[in-house]
Amino acid sequence: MNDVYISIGTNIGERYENLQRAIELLMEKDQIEVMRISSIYETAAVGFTDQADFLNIAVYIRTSSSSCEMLKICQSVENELGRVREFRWGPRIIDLDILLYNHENIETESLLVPHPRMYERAFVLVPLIEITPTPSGEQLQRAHETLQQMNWQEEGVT
Ligand SMILES: Nc1nc2nc(S)n(CCO)c2c(=O)[nH]1
Repeated sequence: MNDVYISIGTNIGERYENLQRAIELLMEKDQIEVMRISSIYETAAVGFTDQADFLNIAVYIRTSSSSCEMLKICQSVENELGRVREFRWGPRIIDLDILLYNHENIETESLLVPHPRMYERAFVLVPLIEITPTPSGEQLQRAHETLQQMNWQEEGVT
């Protein structure tokens, strides 16, 4: 079995329902067991800031799927919820990003794991740390430095 951490975000439509539906679709997969789900955090958009606030969570799953199969599953969930990719940093009904796959480093044309921007994004780190059993000292230090740089004020909605 593989330990996989996924970041899920949404800033279009019925955001809470989008998150719930995405988790339901993951749970429906025989090869996936959803182990932990973080609190829901409402955060201002980063990157392209002229868009609605996001709701973000992190999810820990155990799966027999390969990383490539997990990518396809995440894309199928996005398609099922009607994701339309208008432009790269734009608004989205749902977005699933694989953050971690075991302790592996994966670099293919379609998949980079650990997610290349995860340590720069408080909206990823805070939910992830909430559900990570025992983050290493280095992970905590890097996350702490990121949050300090961003003057992170938790606006989480639990
Ligand atoms: N707060 C926040 N800002 C974001 N900017 C982008 S792009 N995204 C989409 C994920 O890359 C987000 C997000 O999920 N949350």
